[in-house]
Amino acid sequence: GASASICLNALSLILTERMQIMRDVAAYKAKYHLPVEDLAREEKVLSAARNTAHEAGLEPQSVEPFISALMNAGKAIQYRYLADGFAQPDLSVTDRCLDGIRQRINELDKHLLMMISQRLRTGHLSYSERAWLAEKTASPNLTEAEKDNLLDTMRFIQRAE
Ligand SMILES: C=C(O[C@@H]1C=C(C(=O)O)C=C[C@H]1O)C(=O)O
Repeated sequence: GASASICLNALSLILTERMQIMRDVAAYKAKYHLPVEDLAREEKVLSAARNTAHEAGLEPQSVEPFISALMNAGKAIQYRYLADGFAQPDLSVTDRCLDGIRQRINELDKHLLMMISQRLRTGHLSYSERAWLAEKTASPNLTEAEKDNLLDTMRFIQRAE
């Protein structure tokens, strides 16, 4: 129905923004000589996701593979930016501080899980919806394999009974 496709569209926009914002994260880390991987931050992202899942009526454990996939893709995207020296003129360079970027990531993750919960009220994602999401969701430096992994783990998410 209409509301399902609105959710799906929002989902793809939020996913796309989360992947695209990795350019800003990578630029910040390059400037201040910080490592891409920050395990303390990843722990916070995971625990915030479990809390949001609980509030949104999702099975908290079922969101973990999806959140891990998001972070693995996020790190891979950053490594590629660092490796190519930000050569692609795909987005304007921003000079946001990491705290501000991470606040936006927190919001995106919350909205993602709320949209997924909303969408799952009317049943599981169909194969054609998955294909639609794969086609719509795009970011520089995101590989097809990473996108597949994101969508596969998204389909693993379950509503709480
Ligand atoms: C995005 C960041 O880089 C990495 C990816 C993360 C993510 O996708 O949420 C979290 C921590 C880092 O390992 C970050 O440091 O905030």
